[in-house]
Amino acid sequence: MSFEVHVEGIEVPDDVRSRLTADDVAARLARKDATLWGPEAESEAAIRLGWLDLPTSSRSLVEQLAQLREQLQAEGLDRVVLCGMGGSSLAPEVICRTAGVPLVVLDTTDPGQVAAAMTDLERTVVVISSKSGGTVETDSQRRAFQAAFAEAGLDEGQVGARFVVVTDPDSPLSETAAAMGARAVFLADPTVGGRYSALTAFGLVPSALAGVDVGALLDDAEELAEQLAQPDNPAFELGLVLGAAAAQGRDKLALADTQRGSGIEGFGDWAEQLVAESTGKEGRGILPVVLESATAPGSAADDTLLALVGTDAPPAAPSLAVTGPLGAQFLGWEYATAVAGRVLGINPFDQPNVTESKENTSAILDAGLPDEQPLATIGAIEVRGSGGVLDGVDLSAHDGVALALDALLAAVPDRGYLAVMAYLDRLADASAADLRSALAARTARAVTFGWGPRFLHSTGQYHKGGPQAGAFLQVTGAIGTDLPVPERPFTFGGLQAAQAAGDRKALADRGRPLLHLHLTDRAAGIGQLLAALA
Ligand SMILES: O=P(O)(O)OC[C@H]1O[C@](O)(CO)[C@@H](O)[C@@H]1O
Repeated sequence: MSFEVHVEGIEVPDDVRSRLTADDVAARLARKDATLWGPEAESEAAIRLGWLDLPTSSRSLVEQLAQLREQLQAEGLDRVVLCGMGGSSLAPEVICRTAGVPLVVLDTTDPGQVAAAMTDLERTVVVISSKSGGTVETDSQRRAFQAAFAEAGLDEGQVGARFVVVTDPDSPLSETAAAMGARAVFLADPTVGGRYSALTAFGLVPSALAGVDVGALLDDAEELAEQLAQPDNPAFELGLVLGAAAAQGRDKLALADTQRGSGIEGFGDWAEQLVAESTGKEGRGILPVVLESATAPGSAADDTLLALVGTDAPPAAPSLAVTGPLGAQFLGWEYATAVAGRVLGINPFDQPNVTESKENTSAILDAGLPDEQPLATIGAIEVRGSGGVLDGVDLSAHDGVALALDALLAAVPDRGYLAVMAYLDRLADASAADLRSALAARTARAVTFGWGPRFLHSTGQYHKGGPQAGAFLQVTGAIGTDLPVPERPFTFGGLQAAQAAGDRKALADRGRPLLHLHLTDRAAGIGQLLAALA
């Protein structure tokens, strides 16, 4: 089924449609006109529109990757680990999940999760993906794998041969790759930003090495690319609807996969980054809310537009349904996000507030963690700083955890949202994700869930740059065995804690309500939280 958008119950105002049509936005976007988002965005847009050409310009990778995969398989290297954050890992994750092909994605600093990825080394090849080449998470993971291969007895040349690197030309990582003798280095198109990079080497290299037919993804995208200059193309309609709905107050976009239709899996996590980082700025934006299913709590709130991927039947209005194969979905949503940016009057290609938490993290790594004493310890949960949320709450009551969560829910502003941010192991502590629906069932407001530090490269931009209407639940957890980051003055556990503290500071500096809960025993603490919400 081709890329189609079915809209139910959302009207694009005539003036918006006629303005964009009169301005010839569809054709100008298709021919990469960098002036579409205003003079301030022009210089960035001029170097960020290469994604429109990818269905053809990425073709040369297909054969090259097939050969590399064959070589790796012949050497018994059939387990692919991808280290990369945000746009450098979310696309391959959804590509491989959809194709049913195993790919280990490491986009965390959680010591337990990093250690768990460093198994089966005798058959492992590691893809290190970073556009900038300076992302601390990815750099730390690369160092850990290099050391682990060396410890397993591989010599320097053999260690290098276990790495495939994807980065921009001239990045620090391209130099590191040469120095370590990486088996292959793919220099990605520098005119494509991270979250628009699904069909560049960032999306294709790990996916192809894991065994996906990436040529088919490009074929599917190409079919849509041919329509993008026409004003009646479906991706243009999607962008108009997203932008117009947000401008009318439906500025939460609830995303759910459906097993009917295309069978695309995990698309919401990729789209979340695209939409949140692209639109959440200057006090405006669209907040993506990734749902467990089309009927999960939060799908029908009065400030929410429900979008289903993989069906042509939108459920109860207002909602939309988007059909089409994965390659076309990537291109269609990228194009739609750029159009929505035009409707909302923002630059969809920068991420001005992401650096803030990164800078706080480095400062904390240099100066040490702030000394924060728990306000109370209830079972396996330490209740820590709260920006005033807990004033007057009796934490010594037998249901102190429930009272604290109630107080946080009460602090969510009208038309605001609650963001759950879990700096935990998304495999071993997977049940923490159930907190989203449990909390959403208790409020009429949107509730999002993100694994830290991954969300810092996604909704993290919206939290800081979007409307200041969020309340925040940060969950951190005790570390079993910490892991050193080779040749760096910190451990993974220290980095993870500094990232959490850095983000707390960024939110506290904005006066946002934030409840920090630290789990002294992760499984018990998650169980206690879910029980408090039951
Ligand atoms: O590929 P890099 O440079 O490591 O960056 C990873 C991610 O971090 C961000 O730059 C900022 O959060 C994302 O846009 C990007 O996808």
